[in-house]
Amino acid sequence: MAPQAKIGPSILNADLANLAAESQKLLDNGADYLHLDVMDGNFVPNLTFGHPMVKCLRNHIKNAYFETHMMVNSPEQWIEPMADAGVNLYTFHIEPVKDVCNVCRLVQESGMKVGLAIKPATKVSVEELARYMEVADVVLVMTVEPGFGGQSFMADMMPKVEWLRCNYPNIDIEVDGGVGPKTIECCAKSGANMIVSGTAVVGAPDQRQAITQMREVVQRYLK
Ligand SMILES: O=C(CO)[C@H](O)[C@H](O)COP(=O)(O)O
Ligand SMILES: [Fe+2]
Repeated sequence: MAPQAKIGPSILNADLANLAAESQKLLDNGADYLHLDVMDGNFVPNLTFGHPMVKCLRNHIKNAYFETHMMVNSPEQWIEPMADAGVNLYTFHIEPVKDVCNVCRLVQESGMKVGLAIKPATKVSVEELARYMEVADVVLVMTVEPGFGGQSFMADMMPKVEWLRCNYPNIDIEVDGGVGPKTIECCAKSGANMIVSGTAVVGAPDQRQAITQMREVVQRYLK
């Protein structure tokens, strides 16, 4: 199937004490999925939350599509708990992983889709990433160094997106970090179709307008 434009707000910089309400508001304003940033204080120099919180959120929000962005050193460790918490798409960084195909298999056997992420300073080239394209459902090209929301978008990551889109016209390509109404055109033009946007959407005076505008730009380039 041809890739669809999807906007997935990151709740990283939302009011985490009111996560269910913040998430529901984003969905009511047109979000296609929720992007949940899981950090272990090890792969990245920050800590967020784990599967207990995702499970609580799932109890409040039954139908939304949940992606967990696993910024962790041992993604294999959290597969079962995240599947049990109701996660739909389990996206992990391949940098610390020895056997990427095996982790993909475990994720898919647990009933989740699998996404493969690379950070800007990665040693993994997109050509290397291509080895896993047979098994991956989504590829995430980070456009900031992972760890914190609210950083500036790195336009110099776009050649990776362009290369992937050119070689894999039907794969889901996600971008994450510093993406918002001001940087969406660059992502869309390069071929990204799954757009993570945190600060720019959560803090927008009109969330619906920000989400709709970004989806329209992506749709325009997908045609
Ligand atoms: O993975 C992330 C950080 O590591 C976040 O998803 C990302 O930073 C989204 O937030 P923003 O749009 O504010 O950059
Ligand atoms: Fe993220």
